Amino acid sequence: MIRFEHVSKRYADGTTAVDDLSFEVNEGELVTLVGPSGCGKTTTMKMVNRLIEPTEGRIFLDGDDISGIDPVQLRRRIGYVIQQVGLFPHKSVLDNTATVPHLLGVKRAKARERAAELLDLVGLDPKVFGDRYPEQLSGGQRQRVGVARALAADPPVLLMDEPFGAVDPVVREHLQTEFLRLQQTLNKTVLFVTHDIEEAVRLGDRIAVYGQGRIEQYDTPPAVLGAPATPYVADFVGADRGLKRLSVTPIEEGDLEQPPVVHLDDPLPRELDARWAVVLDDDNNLHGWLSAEHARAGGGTVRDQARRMEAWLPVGASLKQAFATMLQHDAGWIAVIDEDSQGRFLGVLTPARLHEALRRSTAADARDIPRAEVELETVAPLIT
Ligand SMILES: Nc1ncnc2c1ncn2[C@@H]1O[C@H](COP(=O)(O)OP(=O)(O)OP(=O)(O)O)[C@@H](O)[C@H]1O
Repeated sequence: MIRFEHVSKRYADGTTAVDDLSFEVNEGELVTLVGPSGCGKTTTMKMVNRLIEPTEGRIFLDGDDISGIDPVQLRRRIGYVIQQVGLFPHKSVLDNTATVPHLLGVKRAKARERAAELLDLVGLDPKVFGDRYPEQLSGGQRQRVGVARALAADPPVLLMDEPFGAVDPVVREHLQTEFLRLQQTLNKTVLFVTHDIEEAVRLGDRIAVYGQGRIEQYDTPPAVLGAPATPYVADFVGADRGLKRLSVTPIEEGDLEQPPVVHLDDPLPRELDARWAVVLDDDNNLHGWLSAEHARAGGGTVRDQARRMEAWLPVGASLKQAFATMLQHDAGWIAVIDEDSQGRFLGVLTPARLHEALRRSTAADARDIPRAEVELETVAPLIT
């Protein structure tokens, strides 16, 4: 969708802002550009909507060389969100959002109707906020209006330059979550500039890690965190990259252990093969668990002695969520279900399996193979 071919930008004073950049952003992909101040992220972005012209190389949008497209026409295809939102102070929130469609010839009433829908989409009730002026909004609310306005003309591409940079960390995380949710339905092609590696990892389908004017690594968040391409990237992503990886590594079915399973209406087994068993209902959905102790103590059916299971997650949730769930419920394992098939039980994740999943995914990313194909060297226990 967006393709850079050997693009450089040199200023008259000799500064090379961007140096021989080649990369591609696929349709519907959210790519974060991350790196320290002055490394060329903003320059890269502004070359896409021709606010800056490259000195060398070519940029393609949907196959068209953008140097041949009239900048005004080009910008209609590209939404632009910046940190200092740049709302018109004398226009209401609704009119700010409706500006671009109105300029593009949409009738005012229609444009305002669409603007109201968009405000709703970004979490601002148009009835409450529509008639306010920008100065009557909080920083986070202003950013939301900025996003709504950029979406107003329904452009296939969004450029976002530190859009959540000016708000406090709590609001920022909230805006990130909402934007991810929005992106799931909108599927825009997004270039997102940030200097915050946490934000880059959280939002990006892929991350471009910038050194001085160059991309040092362009890969998925788990790959960048698990196998930094250079010492510079390793340093930039931080010494806690193993922990960061937990949040971008999903639980896969192959990570799970299969414990003994009993059904609700089974007679209570006197002996279990383990200290506990998972209890399922007639549809093989998760109900709870049964301890060996309770099984021995009672008579009747499993139903009489089963405990409800609070510590569970859908497959695909992150290993970080799995770890948090274990800690929250003080549980030695969590159940994993398939939400797509009404909660069918798939297996359990233990701390040992979680560690193994993390090691396996790191090795898989480093070797570019599926996680299930990785043969792990066993970690010998310290105490046997
Ligand atoms: N008009 C200009 N003339 C000379 N140098 C410039 C000009 N505009 C930008 N630069 C330089 O180009 C380099 C890249 O700037 P750019 O704004 O792309 O960085 P950035 O990665 O977005 O930084 P930040 O995170 O601080 O916004 C910087 O060294 C900057 O000083």
